Order: sequence, then C-alpha cells, then structure tokens
Amino acid sequence: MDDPMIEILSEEFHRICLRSAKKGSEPSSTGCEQVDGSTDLDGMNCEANEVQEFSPGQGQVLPILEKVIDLSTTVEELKRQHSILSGEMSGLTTNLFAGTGVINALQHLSEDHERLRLKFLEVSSERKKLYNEVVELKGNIRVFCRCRPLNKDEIGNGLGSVIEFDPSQDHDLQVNCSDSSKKLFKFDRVFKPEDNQEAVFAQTKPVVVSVLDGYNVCIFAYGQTGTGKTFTMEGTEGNRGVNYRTLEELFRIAEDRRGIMKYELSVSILEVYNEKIKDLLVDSSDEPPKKLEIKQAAEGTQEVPGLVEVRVSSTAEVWEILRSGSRARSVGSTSANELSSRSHCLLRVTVKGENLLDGHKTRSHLWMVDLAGSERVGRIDVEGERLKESQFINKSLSALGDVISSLASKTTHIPYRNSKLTHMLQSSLGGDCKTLMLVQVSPSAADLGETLCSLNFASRVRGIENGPARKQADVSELFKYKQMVEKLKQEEKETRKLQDNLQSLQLRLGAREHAFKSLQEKVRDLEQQLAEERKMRLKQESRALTGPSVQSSLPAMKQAPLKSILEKKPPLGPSKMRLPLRRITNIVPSSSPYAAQDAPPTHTFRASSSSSYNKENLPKQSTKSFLRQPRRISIAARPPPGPPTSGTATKQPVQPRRRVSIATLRPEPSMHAASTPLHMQSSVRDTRPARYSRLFSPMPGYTTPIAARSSSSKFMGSPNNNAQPGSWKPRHPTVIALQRKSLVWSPLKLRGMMMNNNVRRCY
Ligand SMILES: Nc1ncnc2c1ncn2[C@@H]1O[C@H](COP(=O)(O)OP(=O)(O)OP(=O)(O)O)[C@@H](O)[C@H]1O
Repeated sequence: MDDPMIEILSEEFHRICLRSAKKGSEPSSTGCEQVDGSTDLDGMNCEANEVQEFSPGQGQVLPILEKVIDLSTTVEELKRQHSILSGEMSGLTTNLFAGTGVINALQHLSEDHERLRLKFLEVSSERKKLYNEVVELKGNIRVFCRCRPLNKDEIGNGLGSVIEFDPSQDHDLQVNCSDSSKKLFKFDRVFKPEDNQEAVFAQTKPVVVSVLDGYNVCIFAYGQTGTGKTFTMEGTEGNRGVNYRTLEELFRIAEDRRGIMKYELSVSILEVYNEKIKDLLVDSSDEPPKKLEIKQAAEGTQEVPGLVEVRVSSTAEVWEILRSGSRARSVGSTSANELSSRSHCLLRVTVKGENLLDGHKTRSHLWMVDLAGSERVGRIDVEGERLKESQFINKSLSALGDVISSLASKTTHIPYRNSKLTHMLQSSLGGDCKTLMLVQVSPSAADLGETLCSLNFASRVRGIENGPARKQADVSELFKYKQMVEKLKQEEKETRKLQDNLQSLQLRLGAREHAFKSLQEKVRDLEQQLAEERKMRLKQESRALTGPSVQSSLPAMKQAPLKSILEKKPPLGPSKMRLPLRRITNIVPSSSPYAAQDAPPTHTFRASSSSSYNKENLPKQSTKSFLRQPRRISIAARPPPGPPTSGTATKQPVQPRRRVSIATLRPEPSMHAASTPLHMQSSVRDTRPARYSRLFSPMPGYTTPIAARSSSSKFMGSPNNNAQPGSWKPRHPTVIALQRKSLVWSPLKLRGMMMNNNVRRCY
C-alpha cells in the first residue's frame, strides 16, 4: 500500500474493530482477520460489510461506523485520484521522449540556418563582385548626354533644333553644324528632350547603388548654363531629379536588406564658390560663414572638418534637406539664365554599412555634383563679380577635365589638387570609384558653339576611357607581352643551340676518350711486344756471343769490354730497366737472320757505330756525317742504302743511350727516299727556328706516304715532292699552329712508333 493516508485510515479501522470486539462480538467470526495478521483495503471492505451487518442488528448506526464509512469513501476517492495521477505520470514520461525529437529538430534547424547563412554570405559577396564587374565592363567612367527641350523663348524666337536623334539608337546624336556639316557623337546613353526624369534615373541607378556595396561614386552634371543641370540633379517638386531619386532608391534597398545589412545614411550639402567651400546646411544668416578646408584623413580620404552631416532615415526628410541646401546656393542672374548657378553644388551621401551576418563594415561616399555653367567667359555678357565667378568656374572645370583625362589615360600623377572641386572629390574619382558624367546640351541653334564644346569635352572623356586611349593602353600591354614572347623565343632558340653544342661536344669527348683508350691499349701492347722482342733478342745476342764464329771473328781484346758491358747490363724485360736500343743494335751481328731476311738494307737502321755496317758500302760523306751526328741521333735515322757488312765493327764507342728523340732525324741529302710517319712529321716542321729548323725542314727526295700514293699531294699544306729544299711553306692552319708551339716528344711514344716502323725491321 503506497498511500500513507490509506495506511493511517486502515490502522484507524483496525483499532475500531478491536474495540468493537471487546464489547461482545467475535471479530474472528467475520473472517476479516487474515492468516498472516496483515490488513489491507479488502479488510476494510470486509469491515464495512460487517458494520452493515451490525447495524440492522443493533437498530441504529454507530457514530464510529459512520466515521468509518466516511473514511472508506474518502479512501475510495483517494484511490481513484491515485490511479488518475499514475496515468498522468506515465503520460508525462511518454511525452519526455517526444521532447528529444523536438530538440533534434531544433538542432537540425539551427544547422540549416547556419549553412544557409554562410551560403547567403557567399552568394551576396558573389553578387557584389559580379555587379561591380558589370559596372566596370560598362566602364568606370561613363558618360551620358541629355538634351533639354527647346524652351518657350527659343521657340518664340523661331530657333530650331540643331540636334538630331536616331530613334533606334540610344547612344548616338548628330549635330547639324552651321556649315551644314553633321557631327556624330557617341555616348554610353543619350537622352532625348522627351525623356523624363525617371528614364534618366533608370540608367543612373546601377552606378549609384554601388555605394551600398562600399564603392565610392561620383555623378556630376556638366554643361553650359541653362541646359538643365540643376533640373536633372535636383529636379522640381513634381519632377524630382537624380539626387532625390537616388536617396529614395538607397532607402528602398536598405529596407530590402534589413536583417542582413544595417545601413546608416547621412547627408551633407556644400558648394564651391570662387574656390571657397561653403556649407549649405548651416544657417548663416546670423553669423558669417565658417571657413572650411579640405584635410586628408589618416585613412587617405579627404574630409572637411566642421561640415554638417545630417543623418537621414526617410525620403520625407531628405526632400526638405535638399530644398534647404538648394536655397542657400549662390545664384546670380546671367544673360543665359536668370537664376544661374554660380557655384558647384555638391551633395554628399555617406553610407555606413554593417553586415549583420559576418560583421563586415563599410563606409563609402556618393557625390552628386551640379556643376556651374561651363560656357566660355565671352559667351555671356559678364563683368565685375560675375566675370570673376566665371573665371573661377572655368578654372575648376578645366581642372576637373584634366583629372578625368589623367584617370582615363592612367597616368601616374593625377592633378587633384589643382582646384578645390577636384581635391574634394579625390577619393571618389579614380581607382575603384564609379564616375558618371551627365553632359547637358541645349538643342537651340543659338547655343550651337557651346553645345559642340560640351560634346567634344564629353567625347574626349569617354573616348579616352573606352576608345582610342584605352585601346592604346591595351596596345602597350600587348606590345609588352609580344616583346616578352619574342625574348622567350630567342632564349629558347639559344638554349636549343647550346644544347646541340653540348651534345656534339659530349660526342666528341666520347670519341676522344675512346681513341685515347684504344691508344693506351696499343701502347700497352707495343710495350709488351717490345719487352718480348728484347728478351728474344737478348737471347739471340747471348747465343751469338757465345757462338764460335763470333768469338773467332772478334778480337779477344775487343770482346772483353763488350762482354763485360753485356754482363753488367740487366736483361731486357717489361721492367723499367730497359737497355738502350742503340746498345742492342750496335751489337747485332751481320749474320743475324733478321737482318738478312726481314729488314731490307735501305730501311734497316744501324747506328753509326754498329759493327754490322759495311764501311765500304757507305758513302764517305755519309759516314762522316753520321759520325758528326750528335749522340742524340737515334733509331729514327735512316741508314744509307747498301747491305751491311758483317764483322766490320767501327771504332766508335758505345754511347750510353740518352733520350730518344727525333730531333736528329735529319737524313742526308744523298739518302734515298724513305717514307715514314716520322719523316712526314719532320717534313711539316720546316720553318721552326734554331735547332728545330733543320729537323722540320722538308727532306728532298723523301716522299710522305700520302705523297707516295699520288704524285700531287692532296693533303693541304704537305710539301711538294719536287719542291726545292726550304722552298715549301706550310699552309694548313694546324701546321702553322704546330710551328708556333714547341713540342715535347715523349720517348715512350717515340719508342712505340720506332718499334712499329723501323726497329722491328732491324731484326
Ligand atoms: N529636360 C528638361 N525638361 C524640361 N525642362 C527642362 C529640362 N531641362 C531644363 N529644363 C528647364 O530649363 C531651365 C534651366 O534649367 P537649369 O536651371 O536646370 O539649368 P542649369 O544648367 O542648371 O543652369 P545654371 O548652370 O545656370 O544653373 C529650367 O527652367 C528647367 O526647368
């Protein structure tokens, strides 16, 4: 039993029962007492029945029983309430699960919200970018032309319109000049006299609303006096102009973007009159006007400290402010316009924007300028103060023209500071800023000159940006790129050439390395061969020396020193200790089978002291000359023709071998022609001075191998066979170079060559 109330009641009932039992009745007979002695609500029911049973028996209901009955009813009621509450409780528990679903849904929603917010930010920045691009494509400096209708006076004077419009063209207008020629002008947009303020603003709107995206914008109306500049910019009550419509549009867009962007718009109106700045929102009737100056702010923008800035939040207040500013403007009467604006009127709208989604803040300016009349001084009859005004107006307008021209032609210096007007507009002219020029013209034939002036000026501004000047800028860029391309091409060409050169050099190097290797191998082979041959010769010599014939033929006194020398000498071998060739050749016996068979006498070299030479066969002069030869006369010398005589050893002592050299390889004139590479070499080194002169002089009677093949040598610079000694002059550049360069001859090389050509034949 959960309920404590029921428990209390149950106890109470139990007590009553017990008391009744004591009064004479047997409570056990009622059967209400349970075996385990416990009581419950059933027991109560039982009690109630018992009470009812008692009641009739006793004739009246006891107050206690009444109480019990009441209590039972209460219990019943409580039980019912309990079950209801339990039901509610379980219902609440079930609802708790439904709450989780709600939380999940909420979570999903917040995630969606975040995703959409980011997407929106992305899309809005993309829109901003694209919008700006569209404006830029149309031109950051745009020029519109508006022609006012002929006024009553002009019509009354019978003046006709000199301007013609092509109904199908929105960009052209044609001026009929006084000499009946026609001049065509093209602008970004041309408004005919019948075009209303709405039409003009429809085209202006895309430029002005850029201010809400954080861009600085400047619109100005230019033209001669009375052409409708003020009408276009300010308008009238019923025909509101660009100023009011722009602010109206800005408010509309700001309202559209509410919740995403927060904008604050404030307005200032000032005029530049005779190069002085005047705040048109200050009531200067009581006090003299404050002097305002242009100052450069820290962030580089131009500010006018002290200039009134009125916060505007609705179009209703804007109109009033614009009217009051207009009223304060300096006007004067000229012959062209009764209420001519003698100053430049500038309306500045400052827009502070805050992106509520990402907190990004912007501050930009929109300038809407109604310029003073651009007519030349002589055009209107002015004098005194009016003349001075006109001069200031002209000066500042020409400064504006210079600034726009410089901006359009993208020159580095923009002359902003030449006038107060341009200085003030500095941060809203050029760079990322959007500029719109509205050139106002009169259709009247009387204004033709001024109309042409205004149209020419406007065309120049537009033409420089979108026409030839812009093209010129592009051409210069193109030219720069073309030059770069040319340079690159040339560099590529040179690189290719260098690569080719490198490749050929590498090939040549490879070929040289290969040749060098093969030469090295050849030298090694030759050395080996030489060593073997020496070994063999030594064997033969020793055999010859020990042989009886040699012993008998040589006198004992002469054999002894020779023998001793031989014994002292180490055997020839591949080692560094090689015997000099001369020594070996000196002792080669005439009976040597090599000498007799292999080597023809004309080609076999024998040293001058060799015993194997037959002295008789040698011409006297030759022998003498041989004897006169310095010791460096070596193996390369050609022996005179005739068979060598065995056993006739000369008395010339055996000279220790020195450097083998071809330096003494100079055959005697009587020698027969011999063609060896050495001779060839010596023959081409004719003109060398001093000791080389003789060495390289051409050898008369000698024929180079090439020369031997053909009677007239094809080798460039080779000596002519028939040429007189010393008459040959080298012509080949290599020969000339060699003549100039002293050569160092390697004994090893020489030995190899000698062995190849001559020495082998000695055997
Ligand atoms: N497009 C137009 N439609 C109807 N009326 C026009 C139009 N343009 C100008 N006007 C009228 O021509 C007159 C001269 O215009 P406005 O004063 O605007 O010229 P302005 O160029 O501002 O002259 P100033 O330089 O002397 O101030 C005004 O009465 C104006 O209402």
